[in-house]
Amino acid sequence: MLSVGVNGYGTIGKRVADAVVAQPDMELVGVAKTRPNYEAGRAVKNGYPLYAAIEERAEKFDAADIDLAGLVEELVEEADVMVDATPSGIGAENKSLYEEHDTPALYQGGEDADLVDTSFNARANFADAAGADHVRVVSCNTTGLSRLVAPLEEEYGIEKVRATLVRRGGDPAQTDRGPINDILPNPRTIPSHHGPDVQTIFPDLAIDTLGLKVPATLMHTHSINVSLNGDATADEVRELLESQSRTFVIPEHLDIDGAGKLKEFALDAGRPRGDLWENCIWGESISVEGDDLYLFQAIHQESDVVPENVDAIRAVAETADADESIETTNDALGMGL
Ligand SMILES: NC(=O)C1=CN([C@@H]2O[C@H](COP(=O)(O)OP(=O)(O)OC[C@H]3O[C@@H](n4cnc5c(N)ncnc54)[C@H](O)[C@@H]3O)[C@@H](O)[C@H]2O)C=CC1
Ligand SMILES: O=C(OP(=O)(O)O)[C@H](O)COP(=O)(O)O
Repeated sequence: MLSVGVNGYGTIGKRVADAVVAQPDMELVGVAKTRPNYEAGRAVKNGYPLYAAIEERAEKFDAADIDLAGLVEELVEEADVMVDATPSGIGAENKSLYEEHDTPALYQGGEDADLVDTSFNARANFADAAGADHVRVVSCNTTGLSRLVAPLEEEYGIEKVRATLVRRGGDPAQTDRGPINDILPNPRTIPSHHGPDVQTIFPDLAIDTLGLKVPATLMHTHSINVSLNGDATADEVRELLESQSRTFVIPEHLDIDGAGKLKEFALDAGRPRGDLWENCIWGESISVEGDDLYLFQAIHQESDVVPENVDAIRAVAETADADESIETTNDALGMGL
């Protein structure tokens, strides 16, 4: 059994913790939090050993009657692999903590690529993380783009990707985010950071990305154009994407017109928290004009990186190859809609 600790128990951390618990070959040795909020209380109710991420704040947990198992240093010492899911920039501050205990660590997409030995997407470059000490699971948007690029590159070759990312302003619980009533080019500079980030996974890929932010919390939406090298029809591309385990081609008859119905669909399917771990690609949008492929996909920012973190744990621990790990993760989570 692989012993896994999670430092930073927010949107991503709590989902990764639950996903680790679901795996047949992993044990969650604990989670670390800075403060005794509703998520900390739930962790304890779930039976997850809770560690204080900041020693000076440990007494706040006592005051809130929330039992602590210890300090984060003890968690790092006990874990075979740590998953750092703290806010952007904090992961970099935590790197020395993991090094002191000689514990390999995964970081999230908010950290810089040069913090780590390799950036990671299970479908595209699992093997690059074998035995690495520091690995970054790329962001939700980069994960969504990488899952699309990998099969297209293998099947046809790609001349260029152009992607416009309509980004949710914040997650549902992020009450301090916006915009509330605006449509923001974000970043205003072009290309956005997403293209270079995809190149941390596909160094030779030609890709330009543009970003916007809108008053929505549910999901991101990507408008994609891929200029392919090989001949393709829309039906062939659709079949290819349907054959991938983490791209869900939304059948037309479901009559799903946006992120709201997608979330409802996930809740009806019994998905935890209404999570959609897969890229959700509108079937009727898949079109080919000459060498150009076009499509729309929705990306559930809170959850698409979760199976990727689980796979990255096995990659650094070298306990499975890509296919074995992806299959185990998918089966344990209940992937498939
Ligand atoms: N929310 C999203 O849509 C996605 C986020 N990411 C990335 O995942 C990382 C985490 O993001 P979220 O889960 O959204 O953030 P979050 O704010 O929901 O959760 C972070 C948690 O870490 C805690 N924390 C803060 N300082 C800490 C410290 N020093 N030690 C331990 N815990 C600490 C916070 O209290 C919070 O519970 C970031 O790098 C972000 O860019 C990646 C993909 C999607
Ligand atoms: O990494 C993300 O988005 P990004 O790839 O658009 O930077 C996550 O959705 C978090 O984005 P945020 O920085 O808007 O919280």
